Formats: sequence, C-alpha cells, structure tokens
Amino acid sequence: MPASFEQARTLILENVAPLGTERVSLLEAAGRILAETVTAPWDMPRYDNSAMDGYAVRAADCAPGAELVLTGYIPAGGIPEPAVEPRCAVKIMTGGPIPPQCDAVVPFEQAEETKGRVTLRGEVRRRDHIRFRGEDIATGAQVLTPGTLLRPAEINLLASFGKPFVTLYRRPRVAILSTGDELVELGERLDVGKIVNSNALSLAAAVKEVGGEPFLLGIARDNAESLREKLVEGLRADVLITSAGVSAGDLDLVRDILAELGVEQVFWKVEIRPGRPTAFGLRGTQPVFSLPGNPVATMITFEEFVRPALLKMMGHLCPIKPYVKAALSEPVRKKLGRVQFLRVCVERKEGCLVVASSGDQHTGILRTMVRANGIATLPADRDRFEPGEEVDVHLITGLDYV
Ligand SMILES: Nc1nc2c(c(=O)[nH]1)N[C@H]1C(S)=C(S)[C@@H](COP(=O)(O)OP(=O)(O)OC[C@H]3O[C@@H](n4cnc5c(N)ncnc54)[C@H](O)[C@@H]3O)O[C@H]1N2
Ligand code: MOO
Repeated sequence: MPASFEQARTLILENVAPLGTERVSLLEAAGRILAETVTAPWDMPRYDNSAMDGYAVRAADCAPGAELVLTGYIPAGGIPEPAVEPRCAVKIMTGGPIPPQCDAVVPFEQAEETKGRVTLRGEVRRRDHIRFRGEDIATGAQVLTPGTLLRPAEINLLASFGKPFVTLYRRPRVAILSTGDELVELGERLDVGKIVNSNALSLAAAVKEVGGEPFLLGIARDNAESLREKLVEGLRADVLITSAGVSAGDLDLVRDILAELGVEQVFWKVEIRPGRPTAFGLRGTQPVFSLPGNPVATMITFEEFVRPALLKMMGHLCPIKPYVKAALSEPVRKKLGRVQFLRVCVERKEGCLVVASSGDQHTGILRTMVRANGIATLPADRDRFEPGEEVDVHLITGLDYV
C-alpha cells in the first residue's frame, strides 16, 4: 500500500542519522553545523577598554567645566599606561585598554583640548563609555552547542576565541544516477527520441544548495547489467539518489536491482502528486532515494524528502524547512486522497503573503516550476480550496525572499 506523505517523510527521517564529524578550518566552516560544545576560554572583552575615542578620566575629578592635564595617549592595541594621577586624563582610542584608576571615558565631542589640557563640557559618570572585562561573555560560559548552524555571527565568536579549527558534522557525499535509454549527456548529440540528462545537473545543484557533495555517476541504461554496474558504484557514497525507472514500465528495473544489491525497501509509492512512484530504501544505514524521472517530480521529491534527510545527516536539528502560511488568491481543485504539491507564485500584498498557481500543473510542464517561487502542500483529505484560504508553503526562492 502506498505511504502517506507524512508517513514517508517520517520513515525517512527516522532512518537517517548525523554522519561522523571532522575538523574544519574556520574559513571553510560557514553554513555548516557544529558538532562540539564550545566554552569561552577567556573573558570577552579580555580587558576593560574604551567604547569611544576620547579621554580616560577619574570620574570624581570631572565636575562640568573641570580642566584636566593630558598625560598620555593609548591607541587600540596599546598597553595600559601607568595609573593616571588625580586631575589628569589620558587620550584614548576606541578599544584602548583603560589605565588603572580611570573609571570613565569622555568622548572627544564632550570636551575641548588646548595645549595639553582638556576642559570638560558635560557631566561625567563612573563607568561611562567603558566596556568591562567579561561583560559580554565570562570565562567558562558555554557559548555554542552541537547542532548550531555557523553563520557569520558564530564565526566571529569562534574567531574571537582564537579557534582556527572547529569540529563539524561531515557533509554527505551524494551519488546521483540517472537511468534511461533515452538519455544523453549535456553536450552530446541529440538524435531523434533522445533527451538531455537534465535531472543529474539539477539534482547536483540541489545537493550543493543544501550543503552536500554531489557525485555524478552518469547514465545507467535500462538493462540489468548497466544498472548493476552503476548502482554498485553509487552504493559506495553516503547517499544514493537515482532518477527514473521506478514506476510501472517494463523497463523500470531500478528497485529490483537495488534489492538484489541488498537495499531493503522502506516504502515504494507515496500518495502525493507529483512524485507518486518515489521509493526509499536502506542498505545498512545508507539511504537510497529512487525518485521519479519526470524532472518536476524529481525536483519536488528532492525538496520534500531528500533535502530534510541530507540536513539531518549534516547535523541540523530542524531539518524540515519551516512552512509559511499564505492565502490563496484563486480557487484550487485537486484529487482527494493525495497530497498535492502545487507550484505557486508567492507575493507580498499589503503585508500578507498571497499565492496563486504558477500555471499548468501537469508533471511534464517544466516552465511552471521555473516560474514558481514556492511549493504549496495541499492536504490529502481536501479537494476544494477557496480564495482567501491559507495554505502551507515551502519557499524555493533560494534566499527565502518574498
Ligand atoms: N502505467 C503507469 N505509468 C506511469 C505511472 C504509473 O503509476 N503507472 N506513473 C507515472 C508517474 S506519476 C511518473 S512520475 C512517471 C515516473 O516514471 P519513472 O520514474 O519510472 O521515470 P521514467 O518513466 O523513466 O521517466 C519519466 C519521464 O522523465 C524523463 N526523464 C527520465 N530521466 C530523466 C533525466 N535524467 N533527465 C530528464 N528527464 C528525464 C523521461 O524521459 C520521461 O519522460 O511514470 C508515469 N507513468
Ligand atoms: O507522480 Mo508523477 O511524479 O505525476 O509525475
């Protein structure tokens, strides 16, 4: 019996786990997932320092109009001066260490300097414009935990704490196999009846976008020998994705050969459209996704099934892309009993997200996939949707801008 969409996605996520870990240079770590706990090896800031360009002073000397004698200069990176005497001040730049006895900084704008003396304009309070040692993060504090996505902010933190290498979850190596006698590689001669193996490039792009490492196995022909040879190679990767050869045709041999090679089928056929013939299996712990060959079905089943699996394998704690709610701007009809993945155009109108079909939804129509910036998931138990109804949408804009 075919699986429901939710069953299929749950089965996949239950059967994949984060891969091992590796040490990676911080320069290469952005966008990946941390596999270690990081504690602060020192206080941040490391020492009391000035938040402004100005004068380090003793606040008790600083009644409005007071005149102080300038006795030194501390740039950022300078070493702290000896203690500042009463009624004296030291010129200090942002980041410069606060000298002993000083307890405030007066910004240049609030003072006037003439001939080695500074006259203060306004009021000065203790602690003004000082960034105190450890006020941001104290030594020993736990700052990052496994599962954290490394964005520029986390990279900044790790670099500040002097970490040139970090332990990350490994990126999966994903073998991609296209199957079909009708396929030729991009750039090869297109004789009558042939089409370009476009799915391989599209899947490789999708794998890269998620952060995996695609590996193209080329084309297996629709015979057992060719499939066997290529599938054996594919089963050496962390993940194997095949496209086509999984529906009911005479030459749809992929699942049979996978079974022969020790891949245990977890499900075949899902109550979704497009993508119904999708199969998922395991060889030990290695996941094998057999996606339907129609390019739109291949892309949508990657987005809804393979993407979350790869993210989980890379250590993401929330591998399912969050849905956004968007209101339909037109009626939609679908078949009962199947989830329909509707290719949609999402726009923002008066602050709300609104969606409409991107056009012809037949699986063979590629242009409406290209036009779409979202995939709406329409539930299996409904067949009519009216304008204004909210639906769940996965944005596929790349950078989630709408
Ligand atoms: N009698 C039935 N026929 C079909 C069924 C069914 O249940 N019963 N399911 C249909 C559905 S739904 C889909 S989806 C397709 C999927 O079939 P396959 O995964 O076995 O794929 P193929 O038939 O080999 O190819 C489908 C289509 O996609 C083109 N294709 C294949 N590989 C590539 C590639 N690498 N790059 C670009 N395009 C590719 C292929 O030429 C076909 O046009 O089956 C329906 N039929
Ligand atoms: O389910 Mo098929 O994937 O419509 O094209």
